[in-house]
Amino acid sequence: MSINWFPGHMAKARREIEENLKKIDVVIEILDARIPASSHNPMLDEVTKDKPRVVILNKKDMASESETKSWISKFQKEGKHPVAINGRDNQIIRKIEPLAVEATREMFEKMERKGINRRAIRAMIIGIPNVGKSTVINNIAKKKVAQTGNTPGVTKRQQWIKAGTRMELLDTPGILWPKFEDEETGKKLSLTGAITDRVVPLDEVAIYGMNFLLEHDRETFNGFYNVDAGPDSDIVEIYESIGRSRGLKAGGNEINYEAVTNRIIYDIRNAKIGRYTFDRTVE
Ligand SMILES: Nc1nc2c(ncn2[C@@H]2O[C@H](COP(=O)(O)OP(=O)(O)OP(=O)(O)O)[C@@H](O)[C@H]2O)c(=O)[nH]1
Repeated sequence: MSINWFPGHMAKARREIEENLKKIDVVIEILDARIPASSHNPMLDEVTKDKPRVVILNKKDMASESETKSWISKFQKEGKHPVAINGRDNQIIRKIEPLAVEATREMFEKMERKGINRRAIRAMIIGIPNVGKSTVINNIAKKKVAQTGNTPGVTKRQQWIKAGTRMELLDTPGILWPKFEDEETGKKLSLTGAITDRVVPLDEVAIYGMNFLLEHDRETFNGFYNVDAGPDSDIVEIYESIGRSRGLKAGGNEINYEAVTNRIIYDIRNAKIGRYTFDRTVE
């Protein structure tokens, strides 16, 4: 389900997150491991201020392993308690809980010094659409609780889910809007499926993805589509080669360019060609 993020929606989503922040000790921000920068909305830093943070790089199975390592060490240096996971894996709570304990240690120690009894760590999952918030919540709860495609503004009675041995998790995630800081960010958000509507023209998204692959992993790209694209190849020529090799014809011998665009986006979005990270730690 797509959400059109108008200023009113954004303000409401922000208010809902601010309201929930009062109930929790730690924010668990979910990012897409393929775009750790582009899937972060800086508004979160503004509203959470010094609240401890665990950062989940989800969909690690679709991202470059070496890039994920670089992102983890960058976030560690920033004191953000990161972990890379596949939200569908078993026992992800065993990876997340120790980080929440670590992130809130100082706060609980302070409370204990004041004579306040230790209680469960309260956490909430926050992220932009499609990063895997519901998958992670359902996986931790071992049942379906969070509706996929939750719409901000739809009030729902919230419940705490027991998460591991020391944590409680709100069953509804905080939904942030995808932030289009620039055109390239928009293309990356579209390429990974964070936005599926045609906010950014799809042919631009496909060409962006294709150029990224040709620059970083040309041989794999050529092998996958059975084409021979070189540094000087013309985009139309590559499109036509892919159209021919995949049989994407419009009728007669004409190439169906739209079908080629859709195919490239589908293949990249679903990591059919390979595992890629589109945001680099050092640009
Ligand atoms: N390959 C892979 N797919 C995942 C992973 N986590 C979630 N997904 C898939 O990504 C898609 C989006 O996951 P959701 O859990 O619906 O994401 P969400 O953040 O709740 O999305 P919204 O409801 O739109 O806000 C689903 O098709 C999931 O099955 C992962 O770690 N790896």
